[in-house]
Amino acid sequence: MTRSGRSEARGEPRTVLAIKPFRRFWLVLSLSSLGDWLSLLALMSMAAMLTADQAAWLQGTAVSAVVVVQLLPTLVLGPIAGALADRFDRRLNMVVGDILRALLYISMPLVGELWWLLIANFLAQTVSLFWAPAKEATVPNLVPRQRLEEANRLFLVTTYGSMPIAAGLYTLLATVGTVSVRLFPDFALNQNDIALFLNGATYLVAALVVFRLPIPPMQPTEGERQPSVWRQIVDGWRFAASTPVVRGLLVGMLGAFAAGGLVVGVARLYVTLLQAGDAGFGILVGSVFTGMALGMFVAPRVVRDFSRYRLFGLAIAASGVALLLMALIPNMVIAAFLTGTVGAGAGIAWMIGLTLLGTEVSDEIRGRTFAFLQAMAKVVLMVAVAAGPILGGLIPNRTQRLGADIALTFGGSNVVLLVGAAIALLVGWYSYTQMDDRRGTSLIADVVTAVRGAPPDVAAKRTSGTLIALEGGEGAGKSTQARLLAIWLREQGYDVVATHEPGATKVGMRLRAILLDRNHVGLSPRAEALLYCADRAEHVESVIRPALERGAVVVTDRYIDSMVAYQGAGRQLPEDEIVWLNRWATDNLLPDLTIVLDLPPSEGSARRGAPADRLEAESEDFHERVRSGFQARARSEPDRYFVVDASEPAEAVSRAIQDEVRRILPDPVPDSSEEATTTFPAIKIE
Ligand SMILES: Nc1ncnc2c1ncn2[C@@H]1O[C@H](COP(=O)(O)OP(=O)(O)OP(=O)(O)O)[C@@H](O)[C@H]1O
Ligand SMILES: Cc1cn([C@H]2C[C@H](O)[C@@H](COP(=O)(O)O)O2)c(=O)[nH]c1=O
Repeated sequence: MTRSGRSEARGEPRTVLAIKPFRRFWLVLSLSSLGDWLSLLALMSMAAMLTADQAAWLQGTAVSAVVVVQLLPTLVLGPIAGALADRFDRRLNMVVGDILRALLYISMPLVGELWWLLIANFLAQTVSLFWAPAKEATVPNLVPRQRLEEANRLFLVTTYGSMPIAAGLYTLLATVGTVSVRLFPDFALNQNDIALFLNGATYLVAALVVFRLPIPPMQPTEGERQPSVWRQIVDGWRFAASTPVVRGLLVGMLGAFAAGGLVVGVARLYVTLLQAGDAGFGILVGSVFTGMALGMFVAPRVVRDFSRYRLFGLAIAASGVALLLMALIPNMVIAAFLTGTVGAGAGIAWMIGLTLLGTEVSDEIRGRTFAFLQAMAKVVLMVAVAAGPILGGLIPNRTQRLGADIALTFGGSNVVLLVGAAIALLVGWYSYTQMDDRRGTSLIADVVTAVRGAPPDVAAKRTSGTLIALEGGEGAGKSTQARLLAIWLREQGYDVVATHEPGATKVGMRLRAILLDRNHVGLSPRAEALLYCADRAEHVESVIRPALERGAVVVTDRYIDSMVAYQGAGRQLPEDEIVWLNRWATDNLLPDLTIVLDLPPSEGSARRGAPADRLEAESEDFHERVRSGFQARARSEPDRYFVVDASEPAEAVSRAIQDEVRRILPDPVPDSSEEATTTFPAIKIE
């Protein structure tokens, strides 16, 4: 299906990477990201090595200190860095910043002392802080506005995606280093030195490339003053945590950071306990980030319809279970698998958390909420990463013999992992209970439905047309908006079929009469659900599917979601059973877009002009549950739903709907016809 909204403007590149200056900028910055991760691993390892003959707690403190100085400049200097950076020429700022960082990283192995390692790392991070705003401000100069999101996404992918590559590279360097010690004791390679030299080299390349980029000169500005990190935290919590869902999200995400921070911090001590050395350290860190990437990008496809609200808490709790097992089973192979699980849980939670925060938090406080999350994440991460190794180092190792051949060593790192597990399990449970959008439906039933997916013998049949459903409570304006939408679509040249439920077919009209007749008191909820389903099955078979098959846009006033809201939330029948029943009845036909007209029930009933029918006459509580049911559906799949405030005047509602519908519409003139019409007939001039 050709989506008109996504067609490319003439002369615009197909992807942002086709823009040469941007491609070069992105490439060198991605290389530097790889170098940064590599040197973080090298620095943590060097700190452990340089303190190898000290007490365990001192060794742990040295490793913590590396991570603390990595984060400290952001906390202390963050608010002023952006404002100051804006006063300098961007190109100069970046080139000088890259050269300084190159020199600092190269100097670390040359000096080879812990004190310099920490000072140089702190200075390098401070330089990064002034460099970053210049980089952010440069990207819009290199790509057109409409490609900015794609460009930022690319940077995000390589910033975090380069971590597993760096971990793999570090493992390789460590292996080569170990082999070289055995083969050429006099010329042995040191993986940490190589990693730091490599990072220095990537910065020198970046300086060279940036110097030659077409970056327009800076207009000096006053620079916007940012509030301090602490102000952002206080304001953000006050505004954001007013609803249980947002509270659950924030506590869950920050708890996951705390647990993750403890693990990263203690990883170096843990591998020492397992006698797995630097290569083992690289493998553990690599598998956390590989798991994270899989969790972020693969898991949502696998779990399909499973409630994202439930999945969020469960993913954090799953990480907790993996940490618990890691603490109890000190085995490198199992630990690599378990750290992957920890990463996957964190990745799923992070991805869902960010998406849900985007939809749950209203526009005017979204910025503050994200700022709060970012600021808090840094504080929590710093405290956790620093506390992990110190705590781990303070608790001495104990070896327990389990028979003649087996000895189990349990040390401080195991205790830290247990603490991480407890935090993850607690916040996972808290988030699950705060955010559960499917109370009354058992978790097992939900899992079974997600695994089973569509009814077993029903293959998803998608047709070429477009199906748009209008949903909402009584008097929300569905019929009015369905009519206005159909008129507008016809004006745009679409073949439109406007229809409704229940009662769009001959049989359906009889069913509607039965269903809405107030004399039918005491109709059982299951019978009611089956009657609505029968109406829908007939409607799909004889009206909707034939229209879609000929390529029409079908606008239906009510569809499956009415049943989930009325018979599910309203009558309190299990939602998963209703979804399953509807998939069977409709042969798995889901709308391309569902528009939910949201209105308080009291306002909807005030608009009624005729006596209430059987369902309209239900209690206010019933209609409140119906409204929440629609809202929860929309929240669970923001991509397929559009919620509009139906208390606005009808014209404003209609305009909002048109804007959203435009996004998913097929091209009114199919590609094949376009080709035919652009081939002008040759005109023969006599
Ligand atoms: N945005 C609006 N603001 C005020 N009144 C509206 C608005 N939209 C529709 N109305 C009026 O509210 C009444 C109900 O509208 P409509 O029939 O479109 O709602 P509905 O959701 O289809 O109702 P029902 O659930 O009963 O089918 C009508 O009188 C209509 O003119
Ligand atoms: C499709 C569908 C509808 N209902 C309810 C919702 C309304 O109260 C009536 C239909 O009346 P309208 O004036 O046409 O909106 O039926 C339901 O309970 N379940 C359903 O699946």
